[in-house]
Amino acid sequence: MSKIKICGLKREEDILYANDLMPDYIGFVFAGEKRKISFDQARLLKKKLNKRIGAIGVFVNEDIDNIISLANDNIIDIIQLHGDEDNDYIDKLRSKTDKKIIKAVRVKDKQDIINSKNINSDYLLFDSFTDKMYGGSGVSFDHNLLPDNKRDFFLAGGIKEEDIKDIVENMNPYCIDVSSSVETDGFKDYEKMKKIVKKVKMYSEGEIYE
Ligand SMILES: O=C(O)c1ccccc1N[C@@H]1O[C@H](COP(=O)(O)O)[C@@H](O)[C@H]1O
Repeated sequence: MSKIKICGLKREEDILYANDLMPDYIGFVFAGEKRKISFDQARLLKKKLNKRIGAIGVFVNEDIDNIISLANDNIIDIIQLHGDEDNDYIDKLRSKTDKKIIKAVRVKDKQDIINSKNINSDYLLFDSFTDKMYGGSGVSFDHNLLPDNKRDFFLAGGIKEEDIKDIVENMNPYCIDVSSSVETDGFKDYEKMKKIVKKVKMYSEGEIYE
């Protein structure tokens, strides 16, 4: 049974799409270029988001005080660290908020998976490694590298609708995280979002989709 997160919502219509489709989580990205939104934009968008959908704030090496301010104002419900944050950073964050913390592991090779066992976050998020950007690349990685005894984890990295069956049935992540594959010309695409949300829900509930 896997949940679904649609990341990188930046327009009011993206929020309307989410409210209609009801993914378990959406992501507000506060880093990079393509999907970065300001704290004020996130505040406005969160007000319009259905309260049953969790808002995950995605950060890269962000000032901790900014994260705490967004968390205290309930603009974000969960914190996703997608940069070079270490256990000291996570401990500092934890001392200031009760919000759950996800740490992204950008997987280059098996050693990254081995090292991830020591990360002190509530969840791990496995994503692909790319040189040029921290995340949201649309590139996948070798899922054979994933650990056998995994704690609850998010799986990201170029996940497409046609990958969902295999991921739900064979990898069973806590949550499937998608962004690039549900966009057209850099914007979220309602029909693509609909197909992937429906597919995750149906396979997670053990129903046949096709
Ligand atoms: O989406 C971004 O622009 C982004 C920027 C900086 C860090 C993380 C980012 N997104 C995360 O990347 C994956 C989704 O990737 P994909 O586009 O499906 O390959 C997800 O975890 C986002 O939160």
